[in-house]
Amino acid sequence: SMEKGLVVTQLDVEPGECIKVKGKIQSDAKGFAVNVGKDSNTLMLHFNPRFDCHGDVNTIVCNSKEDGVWGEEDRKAEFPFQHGDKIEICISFDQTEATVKLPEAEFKFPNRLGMEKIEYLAVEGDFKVKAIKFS
Ligand SMILES: C=CCO[C@@H]1O[C@H](CO)[C@@H](O[C@@H]2O[C@H](CO)[C@H](O)[C@H](OCc3cn(-c4n[nH]c(N)n4)nn3)[C@H]2O)[C@H](O)[C@H]1NC(C)=O
Repeated sequence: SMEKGLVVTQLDVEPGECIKVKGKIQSDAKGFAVNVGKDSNTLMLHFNPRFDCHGDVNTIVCNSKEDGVWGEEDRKAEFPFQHGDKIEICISFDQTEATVKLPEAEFKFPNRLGMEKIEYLAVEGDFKVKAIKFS
């Protein structure tokens, strides 16, 4: 499984605000994930680009997690990532959906849990974090 990376708790990110995660995808990355929600067991969004893992190749898998149980996966059509890329991922949300903004792509995922604030951010896998910004 993916080793634990950055974990930030005690956040109070509200609808319309942005979480920006800047970093580098490792040159031999199998996959990485950015998780946001209440805590590790209650995720609004698990944003999981997979280069080659869990049987997926060049596929973004999104999901939610409620009380430790994964929801229904949502596989995206585009895969705007390459090994070694330096990227900035901007995550925001409102009561209906989370939005993941990248330089050349934007993804939506339903706010299934109706979360009203993000208190938890975690980055896992083959991604080295350079900076995080909250705006
Ligand atoms: C085809 C067989 C049954 O379906 C498969 O079931 C797998 C297990 O649930 C699915 O993989 C999980 O998919 C989840 C999202 O739905 C997560 O991506 C999960 O990985 C999360 C994860 C976190 N970590 C981790 N965090 N910190 C550490 N140390 N490790 N390790 N794995 C993956 O293990 C996988 O996406 C799913 N594949 C399909 C095609 O449905």
